Amino acid sequence: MRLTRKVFSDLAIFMGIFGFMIGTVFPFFVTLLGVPSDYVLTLPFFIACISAGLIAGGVNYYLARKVVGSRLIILSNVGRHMRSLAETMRRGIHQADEEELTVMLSTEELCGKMGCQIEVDSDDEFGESATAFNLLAQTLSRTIITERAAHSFSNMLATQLDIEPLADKAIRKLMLYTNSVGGLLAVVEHGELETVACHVISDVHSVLRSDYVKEAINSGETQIIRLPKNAEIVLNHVIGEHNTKYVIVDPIVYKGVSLGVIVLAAEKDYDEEVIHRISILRIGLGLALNNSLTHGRMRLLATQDPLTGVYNRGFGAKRLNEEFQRAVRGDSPLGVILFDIDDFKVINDTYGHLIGDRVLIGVVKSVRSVLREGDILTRYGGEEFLVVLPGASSVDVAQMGERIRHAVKDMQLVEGSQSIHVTISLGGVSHPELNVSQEDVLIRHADEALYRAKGAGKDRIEMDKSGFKPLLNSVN
Ligand SMILES: Nc1nc2c(ncn2[C@@H]2O[C@H](COP(=O)(O)OP(=O)(O)OP(=O)(O)O)[C@@H](O)[C@H]2O)c(=O)[nH]1
Repeated sequence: MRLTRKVFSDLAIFMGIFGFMIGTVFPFFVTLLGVPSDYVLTLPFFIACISAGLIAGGVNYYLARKVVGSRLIILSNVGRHMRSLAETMRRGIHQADEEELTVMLSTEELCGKMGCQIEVDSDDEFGESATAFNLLAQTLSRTIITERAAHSFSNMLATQLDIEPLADKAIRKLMLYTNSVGGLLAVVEHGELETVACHVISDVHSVLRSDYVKEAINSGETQIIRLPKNAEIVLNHVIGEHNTKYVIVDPIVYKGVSLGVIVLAAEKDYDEEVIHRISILRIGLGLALNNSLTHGRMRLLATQDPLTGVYNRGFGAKRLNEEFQRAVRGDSPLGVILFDIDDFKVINDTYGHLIGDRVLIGVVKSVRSVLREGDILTRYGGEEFLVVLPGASSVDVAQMGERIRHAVKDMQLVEGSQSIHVTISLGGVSHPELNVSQEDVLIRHADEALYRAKGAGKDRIEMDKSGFKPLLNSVN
């Protein structure tokens, strides 16, 4: 029943009416108790009773206002605060830097910091209201934190294209936003899970081989593992030194396909909000990971020879140019070898093109086994390869050429009952013994030397005549 828009105004009116009615009825009530009506049904007695009723109503009103009003003030302040609370939080959280955001991820701290919790000091409806308000404020703050985390996460994803830095930053942020002590991110490559970023987790292989990971990948659904106490021993070697109790395995899905998996491990239970937060963050991660993987594949396509996996001619030429510039700048030698498989047409004609392809792959494998880190192998043409040897003088080039020649010659390639023998001819040159201003000239000289090696009977290395004079070639 409401008369006005204010509860205490209503109460004052009702108390007034109530006092007046009590005062009016009281003289008649007194006659029922045997008091002669001449005494009580008089105007002064009526006035006295009504006055007493109004005073009682007034006192009631005063007490109600004191007892209930003081509590209602809390709620009215809350009500006033409520309107600005969301805005205050939003501003506070958005202005927070990454470190402050980490602190805020503990809900209590956030609400403490923002002053958004009110004291619960009774078990009545007011206490319930205050509890409900605190819950509401907490939920609101957590939602805003998740939004802030998603914003920061998306910004990070937008700045990374290469898979490894992307995965590393993503897993660090995810650990931060979920209070995890360890985490890893693995992607599916050729049907196998490959780890691209890992923190704290020690035995990655055991983790990736676990049924939880398989289930997450196959079903596309989050797996939450609450480790029983006795499982600690089993997982101690798996999840580093921390006393891990909870593990989340989350598939990274893009267009219904599992691209990989996130594993996060924590000492405290992951609550629903954190699980929800991960599910939001991984949506953007799926898209970013897909872009990154596609970018990586495109780059491989643009730089790699699909058959042998070494650089293709275009990219090899670019790398040679870079190494040449570096050598000129650093005044250091640069060796170049061009080699070609001997009588490869005969191999193709005898065994077929598929075996010819296997020979090419085998030659690359053998050559790679003798190259040093930093040497660059490129498929220059059909069965012709370019080797760039940074820091190699003519003597080094000749020695490396011999090592390459022997590695190919010693290669064991068995086809059915026959073993295929492969030899190569090489032409080598080194800058600045051959002082050139452009790297193309090095290739031309190496090609001429290779031509001479072919003409001289194959299976040998010829060095550029204008550079290194004494030849090391020997035909064994
Ligand atoms: N199987 C296979 N064969 C290739 C590939 N690329 C080029 N070839 C073949 O390599 C052969 C090269 O033959 P030639 O240029 O006559 O050279 P060669 O037989 O090695 O003779 P020399 O260089 O004088 O020792 C050709 O038969 C090409 O078809 C490839 O990717 N796979």
